[in-house]
Amino acid sequence: MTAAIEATALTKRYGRRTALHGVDLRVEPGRVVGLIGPNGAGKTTTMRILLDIIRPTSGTVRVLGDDPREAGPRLRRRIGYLPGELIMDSRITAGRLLTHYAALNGEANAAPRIGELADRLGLDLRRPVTALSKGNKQKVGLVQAFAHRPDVLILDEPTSGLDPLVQQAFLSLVREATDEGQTVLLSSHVISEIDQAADDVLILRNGRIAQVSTVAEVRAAADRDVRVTVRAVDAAALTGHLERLPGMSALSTQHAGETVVLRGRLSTGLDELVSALAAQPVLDLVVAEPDLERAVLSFYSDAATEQTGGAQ
Ligand SMILES: Nc1ncnc2c1ncn2[C@@H]1O[C@H](COP(=O)(O)OP(=O)(O)OP(=O)(O)O)[C@@H](O)[C@H]1O
Repeated sequence: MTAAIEATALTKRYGRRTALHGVDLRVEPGRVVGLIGPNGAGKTTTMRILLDIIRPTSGTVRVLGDDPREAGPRLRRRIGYLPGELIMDSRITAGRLLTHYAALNGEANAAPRIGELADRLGLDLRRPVTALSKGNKQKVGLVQAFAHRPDVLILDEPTSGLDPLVQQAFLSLVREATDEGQTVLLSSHVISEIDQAADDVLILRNGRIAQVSTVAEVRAAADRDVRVTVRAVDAAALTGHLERLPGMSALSTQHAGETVVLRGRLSTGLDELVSALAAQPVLDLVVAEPDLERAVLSFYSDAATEQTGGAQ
């Protein structure tokens, strides 16, 4: 099957700074892929190359099987793009601006769809765009990206500046888009958003792909917080067991009257914990949902260390 988005050995240099070092990526049709990574990792650069806003130093890209450098407006109409930095200083109304964009994308009768999207995101189409707040400008950008029902959506930090209710409305737009077979590549620093919206996650760090996996795989590999409550008389034996458990760290004990609460962090599966507990009288056990945020945080802190070390 032709990939919706494909990049091979993509390198981008801005003068002496290398923003992308031979990035390979592939997004299958109908998937929602979250592109995450620290500031300066190369997310916006990657997206701009896919739109042919900037050109790579070397390497190739294909969007819907076409080279964006050659396919021009024909391909551009099949892509919905939300730039990371929106510049909207026009005095015309949001409604007129959006109708204009839709016409450029080949949609002569886009008003009903624009009206529906604006309603769902809570955008007043009668106001001049220059007078809109940051969040409302972001809504204009989102309506513009979704209005022509493109085959591929490339969204650079789509929920930046949106309030939580509008963020939920955005997530439902993404779900509907994929129900209709559209492909979505979105960058975000809000990991919970990637967790809710994406099928796959692509982690960029210092211009290189650090990890490609499904969101479910990242979550399954994440540490879990564990809390076990036992009677005080049983605590010493159990503490010994848990301390020796492979993958257990940060174990602490807290005495509360007749009971003791043991807390720890588990980096492996639950089998061995369950076996260890089977031999003990346990009053309560809580195993927290694995946390995607914590699983990807190490990529951010390692990148900061590399940057401090002068990595280019
Ligand atoms: N026009 C430019 N001229 C010079 N360097 C640039 C330019 N655009 C980006 N860069 C550099 O390229 C690297 C990648 O930047 P990019 O904007 O792609 O990162 P990002 O992952 O989108 O970051 P953020 O999360 O901060 O938006 C950074 O080091 C940045 O400083």
